[in-house]
Amino acid sequence: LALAPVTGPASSVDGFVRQFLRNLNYERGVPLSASTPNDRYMAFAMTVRDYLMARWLEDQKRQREAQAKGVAYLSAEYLLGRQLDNNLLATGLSEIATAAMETCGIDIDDLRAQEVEPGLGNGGLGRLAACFIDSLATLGVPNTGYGIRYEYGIFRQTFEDGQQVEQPDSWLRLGSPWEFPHPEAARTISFGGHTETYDDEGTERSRWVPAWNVLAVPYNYMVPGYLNGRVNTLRLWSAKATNSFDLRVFNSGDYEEAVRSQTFAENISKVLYPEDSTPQGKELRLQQQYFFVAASIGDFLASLPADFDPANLPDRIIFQLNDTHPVIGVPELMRVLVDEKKMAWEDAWGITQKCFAYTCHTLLPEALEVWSVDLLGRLLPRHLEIIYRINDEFLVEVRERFGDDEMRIRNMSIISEFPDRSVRMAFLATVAGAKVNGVAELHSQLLREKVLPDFNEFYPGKFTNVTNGVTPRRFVRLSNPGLSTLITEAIGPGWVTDLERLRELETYAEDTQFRDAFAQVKAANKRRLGDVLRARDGVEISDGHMLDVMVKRLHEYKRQMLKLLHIVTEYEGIVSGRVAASDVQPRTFVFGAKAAPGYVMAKRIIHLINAVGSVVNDDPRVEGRLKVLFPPNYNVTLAERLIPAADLSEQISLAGKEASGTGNMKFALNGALTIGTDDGANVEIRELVGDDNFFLFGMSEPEVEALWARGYKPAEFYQADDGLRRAMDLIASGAFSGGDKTVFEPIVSNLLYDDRFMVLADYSSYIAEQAKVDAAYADQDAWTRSAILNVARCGFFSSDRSMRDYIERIWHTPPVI
Ligand SMILES: CCc1ccc([C@H](C)CC(=O)N[C@@H]2O[C@H](CO)[C@@H](O)[C@H](O)[C@H]2O)cc1
Repeated sequence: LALAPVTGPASSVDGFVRQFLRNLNYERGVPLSASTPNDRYMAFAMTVRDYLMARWLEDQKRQREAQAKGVAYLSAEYLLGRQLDNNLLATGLSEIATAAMETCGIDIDDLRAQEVEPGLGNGGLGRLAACFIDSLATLGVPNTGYGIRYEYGIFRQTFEDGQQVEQPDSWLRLGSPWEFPHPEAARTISFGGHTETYDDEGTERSRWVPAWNVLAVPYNYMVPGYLNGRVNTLRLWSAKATNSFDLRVFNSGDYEEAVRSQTFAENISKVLYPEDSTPQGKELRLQQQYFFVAASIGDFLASLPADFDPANLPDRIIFQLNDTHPVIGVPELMRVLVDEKKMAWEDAWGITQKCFAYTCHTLLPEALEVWSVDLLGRLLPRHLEIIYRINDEFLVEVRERFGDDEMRIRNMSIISEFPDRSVRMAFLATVAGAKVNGVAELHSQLLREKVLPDFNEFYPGKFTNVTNGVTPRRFVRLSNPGLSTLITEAIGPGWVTDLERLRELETYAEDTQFRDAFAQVKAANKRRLGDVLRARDGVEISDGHMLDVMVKRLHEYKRQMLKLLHIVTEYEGIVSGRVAASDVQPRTFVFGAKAAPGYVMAKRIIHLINAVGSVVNDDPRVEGRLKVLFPPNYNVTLAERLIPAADLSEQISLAGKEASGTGNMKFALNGALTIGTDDGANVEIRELVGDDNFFLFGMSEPEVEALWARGYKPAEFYQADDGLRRAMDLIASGAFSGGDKTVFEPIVSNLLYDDRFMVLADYSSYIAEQAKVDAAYADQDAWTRSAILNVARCGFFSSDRSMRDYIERIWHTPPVI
């Protein structure tokens, strides 16, 4: 029976209205007159979905039939942001939808305000995953993003007396219109138990006898390409108990026991771990990692034809490991191929090494995950056996190549003996991965030379680089409509999918009219941000202020403390009378930052930023000159409003610590100038925009290493710099804590006697460069010209380009036409 292909509703105002009312009545079960804001939002979202559905079904069918090689992106985090506008943009129906809602007497902004963003990530890594799947859909590359459908995402941050308080993020409370549950495709995931060997017609084989199981239920989310009719899938797994309810126990009256297995099982996908650089080594975290990876690998293998020969797996799929979090997938694939598909170990290993690739996102040794063999052996006994064998065979090869160099053997072994016997997941990923890449040129160089030098020597050609990127759809086209219109009027609309076309704007930087229009857009974006912050947090943005913005996770290596010392220096200069307030360029300093709940120093720094802010904001001596804003709960939605309004982008990490950064790219593409160190992707931004259009300061990575090597004494810098000493002393004096010297003493003494990230060493260079920023900002026209050149020269930082690099250097998965 040839069924007619699914066609979407009519792409007309009428068609949209009809579909909307149909969803309101039939899906929400209410008439417009009795509908709630959430009813209207859900019905609207469903209508947008309906316009994408036909493409989704068509694309899935196309990908199934094409049997082309695809990418399975394995990530424990996806920081998606709100979906409504992005999906609407992809349909090209924004105008029709707006008009349709008007005819229903509905303001589309009210609908937008209803959407809760899925905060299924911590920061850079999670947002990068979201940008990457957007680009893969827009490039038409067959891809499934696999991850976890956390019931609670990244915590909601509130401030009480300036201190961070975490609130649970119940983002699913009102349901999500963008997800499609598929309980029929649930997979059973096992844990615990033991292994045993058995004779299989003369071949000794091993098998896993697990102790308990959970169900992994997939939820599909659309990932629409931009105006190309393509829709890929994001498949997030939710944990459910195999037998959710034990009636027998219930009838025995032990009600809690009856549902214990249910709660236990569902804990697995209950909440996102809010750490973004220091793993806590918690068992539940390993359960989460194995849960989604085993479900994803099983799901993909099940999608292949029954007679598919696993030897051809590398021609059909590449599993991209988004950091080490999914690397347990390596022994999992080996287990499936050897234990279940009864493949010979060597053949299975050959396949596995072609099917995985690993992206490292950090340089901090403490962020590299290690799992104790005790925990691994208890939770995943068969996988530990497989890891041991992978390591044994690897070390045989190392010995063959380097002889009995015990030190090197110990340094390269996947199993580390100290402090306790554990598995170094980054080493496992490097041994198993076909390719290993860093996320910016400097990062990849440091990976090769400092973090994994032995492996770089042992595996020539395995290490490569793919510099990060951001999607221009969300972070320019959607979040900065004013700038988008200006660009499109100047060079046409092609830039949205071909960002290097921005280069054509270079000539417009010399055009005074264009410069004026550009400056108007920035001013309008500031006013829009002002409206948002007034409604959201009851704070005002002052006109004529330079917006100096630092938004990223709170971490000592990112050096929010250096930014704070600049503010305190400016403040101290005025209140001490040494600097005339009238000589100070009016600035509003905006912070956005969440701290991992267990990261005490980070939370103290948040407290200090708010304490300094409330003193500065209430001090009439600096009124109109200095202002500090710290809107709570920085997330993707706030970023979309903040970044287009910014004048100055703070990228001030200690050189050699920030793997790449992606906020730096978003700011430059939205016409903010960067003050930054030569760290991560700042180096490539500066190379492209030119030294005249970038405020560089501080030590380079080799200079940091050299200072560290000769012994860094932060107190010497305190002694040597009057401005630094006065700023530190003001903090130590209790000036920002009602005279109480104890509150922020730990911060001051840490800087004076430890200062691992050399805040004091880079202070004077930073302050000097900030003075240049003030001078530059005084010439608004020159500043605007420089801002236009930043936009024009940063097309390289599109995640579309990043994806093309992954395809060319790592995946070899051409788009399916
Ligand atoms: C707790 C374990 C853990 C450890 C590391 C991580 C992430 C790798 C941290 C992270 O987000 N890294 C950031 O990744 C971005 C995308 O590549 C880079 O741009 C940032 O420089 C890097 O800090 C999350 C959780």
